[in-house]
Amino acid sequence: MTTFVDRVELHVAAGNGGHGCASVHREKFKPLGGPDGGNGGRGGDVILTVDQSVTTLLDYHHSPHRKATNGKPGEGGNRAGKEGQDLVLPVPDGTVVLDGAGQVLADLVGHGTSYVAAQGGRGGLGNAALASARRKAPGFALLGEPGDLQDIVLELKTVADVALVGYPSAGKSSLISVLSAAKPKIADYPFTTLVPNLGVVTAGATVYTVADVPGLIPGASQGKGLGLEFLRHVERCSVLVHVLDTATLESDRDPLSDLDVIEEELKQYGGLGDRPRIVVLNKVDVPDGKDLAEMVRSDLEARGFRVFEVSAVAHIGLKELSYALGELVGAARAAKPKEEATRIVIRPKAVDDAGFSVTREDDGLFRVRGEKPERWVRQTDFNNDEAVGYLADRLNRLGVEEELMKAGARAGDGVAIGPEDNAVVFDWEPSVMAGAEMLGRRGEDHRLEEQRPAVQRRREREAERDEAVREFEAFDPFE
Ligand SMILES: Nc1nc2c(ncn2[C@@H]2O[C@H](COP(=O)(O)OP(=O)(O)OP(=O)(O)O)[C@@H](O)[C@H]2O)c(=O)[nH]1
Ligand SMILES: [Mg+2]
Repeated sequence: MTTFVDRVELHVAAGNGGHGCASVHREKFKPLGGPDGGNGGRGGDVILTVDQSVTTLLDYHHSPHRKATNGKPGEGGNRAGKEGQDLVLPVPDGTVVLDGAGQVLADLVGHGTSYVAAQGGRGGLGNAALASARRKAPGFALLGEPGDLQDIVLELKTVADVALVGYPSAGKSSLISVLSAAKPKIADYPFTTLVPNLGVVTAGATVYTVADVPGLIPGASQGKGLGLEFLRHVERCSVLVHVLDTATLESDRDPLSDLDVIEEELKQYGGLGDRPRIVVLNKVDVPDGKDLAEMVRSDLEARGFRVFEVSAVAHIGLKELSYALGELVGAARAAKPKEEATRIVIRPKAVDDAGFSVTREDDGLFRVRGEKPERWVRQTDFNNDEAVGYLADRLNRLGVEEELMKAGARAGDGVAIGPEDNAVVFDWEPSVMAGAEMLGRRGEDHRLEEQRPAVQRRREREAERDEAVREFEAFDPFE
C-alpha cells in the first residue's frame, strides 16, 4: 500500500508564447516582396484532469515542479510557429485545488473534469499580421508572452466506497490489511493511523475501496483528537462500518456505548445520516471478546444493524463481511445518479481587459495599470524603434495619452506601465497631442473633455474633416 499523501504543493509553469517573426519576402527579380514573418505559437497550458485510475497525489509529492512546453517562434514565408504542448496532469477523483492563501479554486469531481491551472502565453504576431495600409512593411514583430506561473495546493479527500469508523485501536487498520492488500501501520497505541489508508477489496465481481482513517474519540466533531481530519475524509464514502472493539481493556467502555459515542459524533458533524451502516464486532479471537460479542449482538440487531463478528488477527468472518460490503456498495452505486459533471473544463476567471487606469504616485511618477497596456508592453521588443513606435500608437488609440494628459502629465514626466515590481518606465513624449492639435476644435481643449466612445470620436473627426473640405472648396481668394 502506498502511503496516503493527501496534500501537496505544486508549482506549475505554462509554456511561453513563441516570438513573432519579422521577415521580408524574397524572390528573384522581385526585390520588394511584402512582409512574410509568421506568428509565434501559443505556449502550452498546464491542465489538471481527473483520472479515475489515479488514486494518490504521490507523484506530485515526489516532483512538484511541472512545466508545459513553449510555443515555437514564427518563421519567414508566413510560417506560424508550432504551438506548445499542453501538459496534462492526472489527478485523483475528488482533488481540491487551492491557491497559496487557501482559497478553493476548483473541486474536481468526475472522470475527465479538468482545470486549467496555468495558461500558456500568447504567441507574438509576425510582421505579416502587423502590416496595414499605413504600415506596409513593418520591420518588427511582437514578442511572445511568458506563460503563467502558479503555486497551487492539491488536497484530496478520500473518495472511498467504505469508511471504517471507530475508537482508536479498535482494529480498523488491521481489518483493512486483511481485507485488502494494503499494508497500513498497525500498533496497539491510539492514533496509529495519522492519515487515511486506502485499500482495494475484491468480493466476487465487485471491486471497491475501503478507507481506514484515524480513530475517533468523544469530542471528535469539535476537533478533539484527529477527529475533524478523519470526518472530512468520511464525507465522500457511501457506506459506513462501525468497528467495535470487543476486547478493550478500558473498564468504562463496551461495544454499545462506543457505538453511541461514535454515532453522536457523526450526528454532530452532520451530513452522514443517509449512509447505510453496519457493525463489525472485532477481536472475537479473544475468548472474552467472543463472549461479549454474543451478549451485545441482539441489542445491536434490535437497533437495526447487521452485525458481523470478526477477527482481523485470526481471519475469522472476513469473507462474509467483504461480500456484505460488496452488496451495499453495489446498491449505493446503482442508486447514485450518474455523474453528469464529467468533462468540465474550468478555466480561471477571465479578467476584464477593457479598462486601464492612470494614477499619479507620490514621487511624481504616473502609473498605468490595465490588462491590455501591460500585455502590449510584454509583447514589445524595446531594442526595435519601430516596435516601440507601434506600442506608442496602440497606447494612444486606447486613450492612454489622453488620460495621462488629464492626470496632469507633461512631456518628460516619468510613466510606468505595469505593477511596481515589474513595470516598464520611460520618459513620456506625447506623440500626437502636440501644438495646435491639442486645442482640437476651436475654443476647446482635449484636456478638459470627458472621454467619448470611439464611434463618437470618429464621427466627430469625420465631421470636422468634412467641414474642412467644405471650407476649402468654398474658399475663393478672389472674392
Ligand atoms: N486479538 C486481536 N487483536 C487485534 C485484532 N485486530 C486488531 N488487533 C490489535 O489491536 C491493536 C490496534 O489495531 P489497529 O489496527 O492499529 O487499530 P486502529 O483502529 O487502526 O487504531 P488507530 O489507528 O489508532 O485508530 C493492534 O495491536 C492490533 O494488533 C483482532 O482481531 N484480534
Ligand atoms: Mg489505524
